[in-house]
Amino acid sequence: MNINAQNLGKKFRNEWIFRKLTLEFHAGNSYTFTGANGSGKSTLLQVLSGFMPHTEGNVVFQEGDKILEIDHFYKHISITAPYLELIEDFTLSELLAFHTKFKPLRDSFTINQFIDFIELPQAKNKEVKYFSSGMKQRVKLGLSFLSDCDILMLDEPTSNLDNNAVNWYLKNVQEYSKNRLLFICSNQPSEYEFCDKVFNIHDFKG
Ligand SMILES: Nc1ncnc2c1ncn2[C@@H]1O[C@H](COP(=O)(O)OP(=O)(O)OP(=O)(O)O)[C@@H](O)[C@H]1O
Repeated sequence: MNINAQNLGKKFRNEWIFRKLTLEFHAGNSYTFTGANGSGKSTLLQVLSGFMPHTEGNVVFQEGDKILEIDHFYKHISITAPYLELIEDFTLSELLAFHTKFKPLRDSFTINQFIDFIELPQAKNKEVKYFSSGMKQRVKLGLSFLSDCDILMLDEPTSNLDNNAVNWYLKNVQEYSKNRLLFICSNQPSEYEFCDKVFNIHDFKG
């Protein structure tokens, strides 16, 4: 899967968040967007994913010779972001059973194997609303790493993680982004120092 952004721009009211962004993103590569708080990293990720409409330009998802309709982009993407909530009333097992109905796990991972992978076996039957913020982040990252899709979008991936969990993230993000397209939004070099390309959103202010 490749993504081409052509003259892409997003405006909220009278403010251009980014403009004239023309870039190609290729499967098997990793891309990071950096920039100050409020500069537009999350907005760009949501526009690239098709979840948020752009104001001008174009985003094209290409699989071989096939161009995908924007309404189908979501099937290929898994997003981890602070603004995306987990279903709090489910236990971890229930959440995973629900999630995998829509996005199956890759490599024939079972729900129990997933729970071992995110290192939360003691929380299997605990409701998500009682999870700490770091536990929730592990669940979100695990869903991105292990969902069977081509594109990973990680917005502030190590927020709320302790040192052990950051190391867990660093090991798995490199392992599970192989042959996929990886996007990271971050201001912490340790989160993205392995990335192939790093862009600053301030370079796309028109
Ligand atoms: N729905 C919206 N309506 C109006 N303005 C918005 C909307 N969403 C975001 N913005 C504005 O767009 C700008 C970019 O926000 P965005 O969340 O993309 O920044 P960011 O670089 O991800 O920030 P941070 O590093 O703090 O997460 C901000 O000025 C924000 O207030």
